[in-house]
Amino acid sequence: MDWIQSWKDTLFLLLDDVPVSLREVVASIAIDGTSATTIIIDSRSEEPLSRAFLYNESCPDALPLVKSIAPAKHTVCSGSSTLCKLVSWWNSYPSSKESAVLLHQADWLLWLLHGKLGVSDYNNALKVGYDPEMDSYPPWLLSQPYSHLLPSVQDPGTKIGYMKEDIRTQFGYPKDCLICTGTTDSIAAFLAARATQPGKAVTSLGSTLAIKLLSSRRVEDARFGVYSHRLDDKWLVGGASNTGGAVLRHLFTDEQLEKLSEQINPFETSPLDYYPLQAVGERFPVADPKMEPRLHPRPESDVEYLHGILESIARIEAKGYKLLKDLGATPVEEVITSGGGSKNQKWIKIRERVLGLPVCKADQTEAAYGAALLAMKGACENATSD
Ligand SMILES: Nc1ncnc2c1ncn2[C@@H]1O[C@H](COP(=O)(O)OP(=O)(O)O)[C@@H](O)[C@H]1O
Ligand SMILES: O=C(CO)[C@H](O)[C@H](O)COP(=O)(O)O
Repeated sequence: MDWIQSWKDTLFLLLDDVPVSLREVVASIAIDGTSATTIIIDSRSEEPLSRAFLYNESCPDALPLVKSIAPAKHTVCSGSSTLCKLVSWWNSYPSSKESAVLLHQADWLLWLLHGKLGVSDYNNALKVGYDPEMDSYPPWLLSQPYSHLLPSVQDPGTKIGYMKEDIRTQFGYPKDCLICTGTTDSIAAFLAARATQPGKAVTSLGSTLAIKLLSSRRVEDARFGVYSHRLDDKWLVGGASNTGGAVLRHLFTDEQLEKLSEQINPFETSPLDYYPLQAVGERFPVADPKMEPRLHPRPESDVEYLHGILESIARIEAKGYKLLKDLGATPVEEVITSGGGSKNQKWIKIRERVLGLPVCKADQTEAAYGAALLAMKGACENATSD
């Protein structure tokens, strides 16, 4: 699969999908992308120097070296971190690396629109080692031979520039359409849910399960895949598990999920104990690249099977929130849910029972809504600075 080409094609399909009458009033654009999805391109040819490294891919070959330069338990000390991907590429790429630039998925897509190479935001840059508290790359990273690949970093929702002329004239976007820095997908989902108080958490039930808790305290422990993103003057503590909707989609269609869920009694505990993964490897609440999926025994009844899977995913979520508490984050008061799994009311009831917390569906469940809020921030700041 040529991921890079497919993301580019999708971006241009989306630009073309906006009704013509609305395009001329688009003030700004920001994009969220999967965190730690990494692309390395050549700044001269503007072509990728390798295939894309996907968010959940592990580069264990780079881990010993990364662990030897980074502080203990730092978020880069996980095989799937952006820094491990960079080091793995650096050590295996045979040709000149002088003009190489590292971009995250969202940075790369935004670059196609604004054309200024090497710009990121402090959320996407966290897993390559950017320190959002100091607002800089740390000295232990800057002293590495590959540090020239690191992108410059802005706050999420900051104006980078205007849409490139050829693109805006091709699609009919206005001359002053701003392109702003974005964020990661699960932070965008958090922003979309509009949770603003410490103690509020958002679980994104998309292809994967990502949890984010607004906390006054920063917590980080790579042994369990726990890290803190900066959100203005607070912290978004959490992690992302490889369990989630991708496993469900492999077994059931969305229609089947809806029909089967209707028959589940969410107040009854399922005796089935699974660890639903699509492939070998887990990131959080246990960082174990060798963890095997567990989806057996499969009962005859699909309703019972789905009940067991949904409840097992809820147990992983509960373990995740308990871990954040044990590591010292602000205690969770309420869990808001976004992503494709958030529409499942039976699952919400199961999760309330397993988590022992109030759980509700976000009013806006699409991460893209959070990216649009960042674009609006960039446009407002630009208007006041003019
Ligand atoms: N009724 C449902 N109950 C549980 N999960 C569902 C339901 N309908 C869809 N899903 C899951 O939602 C996921 C898609 O959610 P989405 O947020 O679009 O994912 P992504 O992370 O890929 O953007 C699918 O993997 C699908 O299995
Ligand atoms: O698995 C994911 C990709 O869909 C998660 O959304 C992602 O890894 C979460 O990362 P972050 O906390 O940095 O946003």
